Amino acid sequence: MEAALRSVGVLLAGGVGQRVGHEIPKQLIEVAGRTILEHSIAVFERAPEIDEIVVLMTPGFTDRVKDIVAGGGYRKVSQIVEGGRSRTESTWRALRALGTQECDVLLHDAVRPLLEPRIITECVAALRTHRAVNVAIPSSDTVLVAVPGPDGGEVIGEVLDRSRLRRSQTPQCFRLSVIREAYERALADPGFADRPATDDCGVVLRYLPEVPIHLVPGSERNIKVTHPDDLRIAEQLFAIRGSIS
Ligand SMILES: Nc1ccn([C@@H]2O[C@H](COP(=O)(O)OP(=O)(O)OP(=O)(O)O)[C@@H](O)[C@H]2O)c(=O)n1
Ligand SMILES: C[C@](O)(CO)[C@H](O)COP(=O)(O)O
Repeated sequence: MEAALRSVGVLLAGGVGQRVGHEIPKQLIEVAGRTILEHSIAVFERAPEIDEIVVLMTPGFTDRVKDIVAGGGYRKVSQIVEGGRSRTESTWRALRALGTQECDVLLHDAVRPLLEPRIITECVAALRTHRAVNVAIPSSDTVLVAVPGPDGGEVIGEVLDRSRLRRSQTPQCFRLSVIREAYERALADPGFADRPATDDCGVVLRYLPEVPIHLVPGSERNIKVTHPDDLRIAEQLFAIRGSIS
């Protein structure tokens, strides 16, 4: 087992929230009395395993983050950086902002405000023995592959073996040198832009396939606020959590 490195939580909040469709980025919408972003900052701030937090924010909204950080007294936030045009661009900007000194990086969707402290604990512990770690939960639905049908619609092409399927969540966690190397290879590949990755583990799997990505159990409650209904679901999940704690 390797000695513990500095652990940095990176909150990816550089998106615009087109699918939620509000005038402001969805991470600035209030749920259960705080912005979604502040809930996520607070989880990492309170985690004893986390030494530092870096926030990637939608261009034009970094002052809002400064206000949230000052108002909440979040002392671990060391940098607020403008995000890029895609999630992967925001990750790359975060990696550049971190420099080259080795550390452990936990890349988290800021729009997963219900992250449980247990998951951070298990991810940081797993990084003692693994260089790449993801958080995932089993699929309770049967998952199929849709293909174009004969009449213009879609038909089922394949039903996948559910026992092997997992739904990927965040944080996705890496030794800094590993995720940096994967991104350097991706950015040197002209094909990366045509087939962008939807998460950071996808970049490591594609460009550093020799690095195993260890899985830590996620949680059904660690939802990603993606569509308008998710705002109401998140509100209710916070209420349930409040009523049992
Ligand atoms: N350029 C981007 C795009 C996304 N993200 C972040 O990645 C996480 C997951 O992305 P998603 O849910 O797709 O957020 P948006 O891109 O904002 O949503 P949409 O696709 O509906 O616009 C979010 O916390 C989002 O802020 C980011 O940091 N930089
Ligand atoms: C990273 C992620 O949350 C894992 O499930 C997901 O891939 C992000 O997708 P999005 O389309 O950027 O929301």
